Amino acid sequence: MRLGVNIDHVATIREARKTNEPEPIYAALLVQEALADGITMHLREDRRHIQDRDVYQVREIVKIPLNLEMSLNEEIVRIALDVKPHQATLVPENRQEITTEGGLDVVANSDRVSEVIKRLKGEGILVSLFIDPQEWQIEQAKNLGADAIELHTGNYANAKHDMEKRLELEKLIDAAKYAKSLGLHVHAGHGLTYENVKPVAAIKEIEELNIGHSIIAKSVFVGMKEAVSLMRQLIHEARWKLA
Ligand SMILES: CC(=O)[C@@H](O)[C@H](O)COP(=O)(O)O
Ligand SMILES: NCC(=O)COP(=O)(O)O
Repeated sequence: MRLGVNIDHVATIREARKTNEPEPIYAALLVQEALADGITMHLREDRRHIQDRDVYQVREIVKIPLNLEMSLNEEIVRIALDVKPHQATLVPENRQEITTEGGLDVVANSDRVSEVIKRLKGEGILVSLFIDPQEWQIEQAKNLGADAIELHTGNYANAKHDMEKRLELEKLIDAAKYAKSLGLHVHAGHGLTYENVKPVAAIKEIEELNIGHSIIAKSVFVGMKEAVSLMRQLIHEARWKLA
């Protein structure tokens, strides 16, 4: 299983003072040294954390794959076509949101999603769609030509009671199986932490986890390389049981 480390919230600290530290490029190099499999960055339309220059720097300097999270906004699409990340993950964006609140509705936005997928793939960029674990969204993702889906794990992560968490985990398990049966690559992310990651990492159809906020929070106390190593260890332990 691959671990993509989302470094958005390194930039959150920098943007709190609109200054020049901590720099995401430095975090990305430490993440690479810690043997993570990729870097994930979300270039939001409001630039609340990651800035355009951060994306260009990481794409140019870091060797491990860059997964650029992006909305369907034309300005952002054009930047993605210029940066040429290894992968683009299409996500919904609402200005007032604190963080991503749900999956992209690829059924309601089929025409625009199809157009953006064609343009990104035309530049050799792999395309993943960040969607809720719902069969009709998964089926449409396949129909639209996505290479992968990223299952939104927010409902699982935010579940307050064990029964609710179990139900949300079952949805993820079923969704991963269905997506795999359609030939999609299956990723997952949002709200995963050191406490809740293992049951999701144990879903064998899932190839990649994208985790950010929890790793950056841990890194404040133990350092970036240790925070990444601890998460990699938990994922390895969960997958080992599958072997
Ligand atoms: C799509 C997703 O779940 C996250 O990767 C996204 O980046 C969350 O947005 P913030 O990083 O701004 O919280
Ligand atoms: N797509 C999920 C991601 O990149 C990181 O989300 P989070 O761990 O910061 O919630």
